[in-house]
Amino acid sequence: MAILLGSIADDYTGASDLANTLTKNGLRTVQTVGIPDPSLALPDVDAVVVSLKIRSVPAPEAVTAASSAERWLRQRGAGHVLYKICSTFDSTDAGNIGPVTEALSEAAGGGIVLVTPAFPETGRTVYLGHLFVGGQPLNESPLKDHPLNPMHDANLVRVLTRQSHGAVGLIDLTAIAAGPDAVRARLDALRTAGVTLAIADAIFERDLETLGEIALETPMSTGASGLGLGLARAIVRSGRISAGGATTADAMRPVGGLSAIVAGSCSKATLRQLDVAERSMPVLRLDPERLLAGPDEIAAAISWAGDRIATGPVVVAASAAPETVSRLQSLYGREASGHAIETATSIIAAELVERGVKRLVVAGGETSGAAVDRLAIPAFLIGPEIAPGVPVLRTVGNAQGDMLLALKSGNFGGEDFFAAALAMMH
Ligand SMILES: Nc1ncnc2c1ncn2[C@@H]1O[C@H](COP(=O)(O)OP(=O)(O)O)[C@@H](O)[C@H]1O
Ligand SMILES: O=C(O)[C@@H](O)C(=O)COP(=O)(O)O
Repeated sequence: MAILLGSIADDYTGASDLANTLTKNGLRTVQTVGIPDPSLALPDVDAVVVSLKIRSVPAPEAVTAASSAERWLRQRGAGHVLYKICSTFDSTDAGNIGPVTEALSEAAGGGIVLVTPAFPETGRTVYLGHLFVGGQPLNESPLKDHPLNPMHDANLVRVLTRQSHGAVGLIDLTAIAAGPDAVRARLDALRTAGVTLAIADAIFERDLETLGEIALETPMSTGASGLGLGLARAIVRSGRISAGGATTADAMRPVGGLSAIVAGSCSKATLRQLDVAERSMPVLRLDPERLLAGPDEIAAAISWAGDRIATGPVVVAASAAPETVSRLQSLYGREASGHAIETATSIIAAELVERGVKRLVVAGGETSGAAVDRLAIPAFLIGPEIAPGVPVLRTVGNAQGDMLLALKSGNFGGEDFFAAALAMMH
């Protein structure tokens, strides 16, 4: 069956967030981890989200991986490809939103690309090109302290200009509120002015419905789950969805086994969720300096978890507050410390699975990518939503047998997220 929508996500939590949104808005969706092996049997779906781990890698590497995924999706019939980025526009002046968007656009024949990270359900809105996270401009939000890509500018036209070759313009809310024809007219004007990337404002879902309709008239777009919602609703309105195929119920057959939570996100929401989890589950706070010093801290964590896990879920967390993160980074470097901690948390996750964990929650985008890669999980079916942007996932074609996972974006979920997730995973 040809797919109606293809997507390439720049991290794995982002992929599950988008897959959740597409599912909720009427598209049967599967999430693959990279380009799947041809032998992997995927269900009949309307949309495929290819998860890549390319948010924080050098731009040429991100472009190569995304371009291969785009070719694979087009071969499967995708008429439109959404490059799924973070709703907080996580990137640096080196990329990777600009370089990947420009490469995918060129592969699709050029033209102007709609770009919007708006995701109103989680409080991400864009007005006059400025991104707000809840009530705060991006540069005043907790994203200013992100361990890998601290965000210091809320003006996305400026942010994207710094990481792109082409000219960046703005489709403002006035045009969007006036409806599709006004947006088409604005796009034509920008095109005539030589603009190739257009940041689009969006505050309400109706803005994203308009943008989804327009984006679908082009070969590709770049955005977060809000644009996914707009595209999914436009596809459903077009009447091209057939009955049958994978459902969220298919993802929910119980898997049994033990359960655990591994956290590497240092986001404000995750730090709070860990504090709350401490009231009801054993939580091990890893010592990041010891993690970087050698394997002893990993071995100690596995032994700690092994002593407790048979009687209930355990939490192992590298997460730390911004001051602690900065101190570690000044000693070891930002990328080196981030990478070493991701490796450590992924080893711990894999060892826990070896010891019988079948239900696993991972907090953090990069952290989830490293853990899922180490577990070599090929793909996921999408189950019900735990919190906006976070579904229950069921593995497809997993060598260790079926597992349930939740990959939580750092900033997503209420303060009782971990208990809420496990309560939905049986
Ligand atoms: N204590 C710590 N000090 C420094 N870096 C850390 C610490 N704990 C985790 N990290 C790193 O911070 C990064 C968090 O990114 P990520 O997992 O994507 O979380 P989020 O979803 O919150 O962005 C990862 O690279 C992780 O390894
Ligand atoms: O769009 C979003 O906010 C999320 O889907 C996402 O990509 C978050 O990234 P992480 O916080 O790094 O998981």
